Amino acid sequence: MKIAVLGAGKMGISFSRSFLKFELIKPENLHLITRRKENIQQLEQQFPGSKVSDFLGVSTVDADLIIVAIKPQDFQFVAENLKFRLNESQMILSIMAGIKIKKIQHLFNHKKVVRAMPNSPTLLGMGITGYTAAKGISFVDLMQIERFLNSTGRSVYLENENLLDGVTALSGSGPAYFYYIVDAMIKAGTEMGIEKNLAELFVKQTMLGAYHLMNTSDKSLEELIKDVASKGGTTEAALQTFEENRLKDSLKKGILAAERRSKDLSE
Ligand SMILES: NC(=O)C1=CN([C@@H]2O[C@H](COP(=O)(O)OP(=O)(O)OC[C@H]3O[C@@H](n4cnc5c(N)ncnc54)[C@H](O)[C@@H]3O)[C@@H](O)[C@H]2O)C=CC1
Ligand SMILES: O=C(O)[C@@H]1CCC=N1
Repeated sequence: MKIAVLGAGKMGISFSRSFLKFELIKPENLHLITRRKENIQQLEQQFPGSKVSDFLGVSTVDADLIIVAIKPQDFQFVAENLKFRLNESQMILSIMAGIKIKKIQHLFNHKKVVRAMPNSPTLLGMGITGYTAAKGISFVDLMQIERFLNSTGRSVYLENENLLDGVTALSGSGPAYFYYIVDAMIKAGTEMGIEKNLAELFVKQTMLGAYHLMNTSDKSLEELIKDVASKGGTTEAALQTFEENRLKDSLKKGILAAERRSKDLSE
């Protein structure tokens, strides 16, 4: 299997690293395509043995799978300025947020398209990816793609492409929501006079411990909250303030805004 990665940014690089780490491909079967010629040398050092080209200078791509890891906003330019030909048997795997399979097929004039939405923990092999495929893609082809996706974490096939907007809003963007909450907690810690590095330790270990408790417990989230919040105690005081400020509603609204943005990106 030969793979080309169009867009050697954060996600393109973490996918490439996973494939190499789990020996799903040999370095010589990886071809990275970057926007700028100036990046070629650095990428060649990062990926010894792999091929690196710049987008406007590449006239042939000898790959079974081409991963499109550019920003959705750059897609139109890329589709209109492709200097290499896609042959019928090549598979396109797009991880661009929002851009629908139909649009990718149309702009690339190519049928074999799989669309996936990973998230940033793919870098550690701890990501989760939702994916779906154009009609007519064989089960064998899909399983091969899933094998690659699984080297970056877990993956879930979705029959309905529209659900990918929700997956984007939930798990694609999700790590950022988590960091946002962690950041607010750390800032509260420093405001209460706890040194920043200590506040970070308290918060990160709390998140880690709470995550494992949630993941191993038979209790519902409501029950787990009740276990912490003593009647008339400190947690109750915090939760009451969150409720008064409609924090849960606000978080939900934000996630639905991300879903809407994903839907808009294809237009
Ligand atoms: N960052 C994240 O957590 C996630 C990102 N995604 C999707 O992955 C895609 C990439 O995102 P990131 O890696 O975060 O962005 P990034 O900005 O780090 O990477 C995009 C790369 O594409 C390159 N590029 C742009 N035009 C190009 C061209 N004509 N030829 C070759 N390369 C070109 C840019 O130079 C950049 O290196 C986006 O479509 C995004 O929606 C999906 C899930 C999670
Ligand atoms: O924010 C974005 O548009 C991309 C998609 C999911 C995570 N990052």
